[in-house]
Amino acid sequence: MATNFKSIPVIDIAPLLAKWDDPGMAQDLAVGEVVKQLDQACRETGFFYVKGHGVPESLMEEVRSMTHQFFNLPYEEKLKIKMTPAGGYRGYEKLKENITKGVPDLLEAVDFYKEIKKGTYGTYGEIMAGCNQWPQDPPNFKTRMEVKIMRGIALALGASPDEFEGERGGDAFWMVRLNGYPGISLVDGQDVQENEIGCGIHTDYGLLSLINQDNDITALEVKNLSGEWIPATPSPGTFVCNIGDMLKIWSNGLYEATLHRVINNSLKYRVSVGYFYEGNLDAVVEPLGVCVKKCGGSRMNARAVYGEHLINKVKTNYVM
Ligand SMILES: N=C(N)NCCCC[C@H](N)C(=O)O
Ligand SMILES: O=C(O)CCC(=O)C(=O)O
Ligand SMILES: [Fe+2]
Repeated sequence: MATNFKSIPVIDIAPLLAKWDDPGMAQDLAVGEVVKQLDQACRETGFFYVKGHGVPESLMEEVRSMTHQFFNLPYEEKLKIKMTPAGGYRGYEKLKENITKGVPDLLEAVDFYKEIKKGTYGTYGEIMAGCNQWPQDPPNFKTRMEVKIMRGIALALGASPDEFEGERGGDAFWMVRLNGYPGISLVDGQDVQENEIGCGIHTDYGLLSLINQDNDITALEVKNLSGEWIPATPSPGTFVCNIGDMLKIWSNGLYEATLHRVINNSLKYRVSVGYFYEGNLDAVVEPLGVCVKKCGGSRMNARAVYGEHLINKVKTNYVM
């Protein structure tokens, strides 16, 4: 249950990374301390910063800078990797092409998902199948991003109990999204309203999201229980981590998928790169027995198949 948090906690996960494949990890005191902090953050805030994740700030910075370079290209160049439903919703979407609760978002983005073939994962596979469209420019895009994907997933797995492997998340339908938010005065040469929304209020869809954001602009905001917007001020070298809808269900509501939004009120263009660690496309998501027990036997009334949830979202998210 989200609380009236006023700030977002920082968690140093280094002990967890050092011991993640050690059979004795559950007995390790330092790991226990990290797990306690994660549990508290997931319950109270649904958002936290992670440091000690092993990804050098220089690599995080390089990924952001390549993202700036890509969005800085002429529109025609970006259209070469245009997203289409037929291509499995992968590729470039222009400003205001993505919709949140009926309102177009003031952002452009490039979406990548785990690559799957038609004929796998039944009907979900029909809709989400496809190959990612990697930009030609800047060069090395694919290798740079893949390093990040792998590390992001390893990190998220390290932070999750092994219940989320195998048929739940062992074959995760991960997603990577590059987000670009024009600063005020940058949209179509016209002034943008101060409070125009970069990305509308939403929760993320899956297990765990990791956001690598520009260091110089505060734009991501997180809603607490009494409705205040708490800024996720950039903290260099950290990822902002948050819980998605599926983890809320699996945890029987113990962990919160916290509402958030993005408003770029600065003059500068802002980018963020999101690594979304999701469930398997065909994962059936229901409260875990152990979490129901923790809630004194009361079970939240929710059930989902991750692929269905995702497809409902993508089908209503685009004007195309
Ligand atoms: N893949 C993820 N999680 N992206 C989150 C984007 C949320 C905004 C989207 N228009 C929506 O309304 O869901
Ligand atoms: O740009 C950000 O900081 C967050 C973007 C976001 O919430 C998302 O892509 O789901
Ligand atoms: Fe989000």
